[in-house]
Amino acid sequence: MLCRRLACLYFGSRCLLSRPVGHNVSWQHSLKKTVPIVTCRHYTATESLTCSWHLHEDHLELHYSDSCMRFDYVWLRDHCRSASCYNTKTNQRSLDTASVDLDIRPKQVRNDETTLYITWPDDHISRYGFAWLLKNSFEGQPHQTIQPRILWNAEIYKQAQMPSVTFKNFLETEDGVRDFLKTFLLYGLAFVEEVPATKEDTEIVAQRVSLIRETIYGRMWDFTSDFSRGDTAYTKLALDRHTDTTYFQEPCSMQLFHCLRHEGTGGRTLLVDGFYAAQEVLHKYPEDFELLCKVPLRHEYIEHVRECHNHMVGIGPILNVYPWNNELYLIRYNNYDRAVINTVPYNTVRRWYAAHRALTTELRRPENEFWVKLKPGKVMFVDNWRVLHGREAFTGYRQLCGCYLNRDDVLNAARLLGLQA
Ligand SMILES: C[N+](C)(C)CCCC[C@H](N)C(=O)O
Ligand SMILES: O=C(O)CCC(=O)C(=O)O
Ligand SMILES: [Fe+2]
Repeated sequence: MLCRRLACLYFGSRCLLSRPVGHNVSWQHSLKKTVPIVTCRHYTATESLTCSWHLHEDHLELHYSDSCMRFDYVWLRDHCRSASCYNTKTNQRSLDTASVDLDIRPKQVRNDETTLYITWPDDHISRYGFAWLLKNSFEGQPHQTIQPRILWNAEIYKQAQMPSVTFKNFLETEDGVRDFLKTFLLYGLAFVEEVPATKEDTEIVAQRVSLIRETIYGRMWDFTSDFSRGDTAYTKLALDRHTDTTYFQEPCSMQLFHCLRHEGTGGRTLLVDGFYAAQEVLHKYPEDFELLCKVPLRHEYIEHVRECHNHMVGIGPILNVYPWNNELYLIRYNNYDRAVINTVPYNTVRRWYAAHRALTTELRRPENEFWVKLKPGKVMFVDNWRVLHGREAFTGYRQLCGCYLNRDDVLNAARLLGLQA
């Protein structure tokens, strides 16, 4: 998985936040005093669930279910689930965290088979189930990855033979939409087939998994090569691989395309897994990868065509990783829309161009390209935070419709169907 590699290869020992595998001591505490002040061992009914805890200067150490967990006292007070601190109807905190003494220490601690009880200096009592603590501790997190993915080149993608779902199954069955979302989350690409070739039916497909994200292009858009908007997408020209809306502060993350008509030649769609390419850069040139993560760039959309007047600006690095586990979550790559570089001093500019070249080389390898001809009936969902798209030049009349989707709402739908997202 990419993130694991990121953690080890990219930052290596330089990254304070990379977690050692199978560790007992987390980085926060390795620097602090860890002299036990109170220790207790408790045998629960089942031998295997022996629990023991030690009170240290500033944290509680808990051994439970083969795990060693460390909880900061402020964290424990802040996560009290008593009725006055937490509203279980709304799943919201009521406690004012700013009112917690940052040097707080328990007055008394005890436990029974299932629960740890802490009495605080003001006699407030907090109860924490051991299972809850295990599930919510830093050490007990089962997945280092937020989003499990299968990175692909053309061969991997074709070998996987991911099935498309039909319009009927997608709309009428929960399995249909779940299987679809599973594929989409793993590959950043998924198809629905047998969709009636209308904008209205395409909208129904979109709304099955998300709320539509309205942008300067409208809600549901539909376009041909009439240059009705000031962008090359509205011509017959070829478009090299890119992600869309790089000039938004938060680029659109999911994109849906449906080719409603094409009478002519060419116009095939090109797809490339940007995370696969980024991973190749990470392995071959880790410093280039790091630079692509660090250097912020401006992207811009300036339009004055007929009544459409827009000037959008987005600033951010090409590669974006979560700071706590170095997992890649967003690639912003569009050489057409990249604006003047004025966010980088001269002595970094050349290194950045070299890093950009390394990534471009990977993105352009023919073996990484997956080509598909979009036809009426076939709706394509692309994760625009990960998979780049492009198109071949074409002749004749070609009409596409589609929309952008809110990422949060797609992921929400996936979680409600039991998927990890
Ligand atoms: C998809 N739709 C035709 C509505 C918009 C196309 C946007 C094109 C722009 N250069 C970009 O890459 O963001
Ligand atoms: O015409 C196409 O197939 C895609 C054009 C494009 O890149 C876009 O609309 O975002
Ligand atoms: Fe595009």
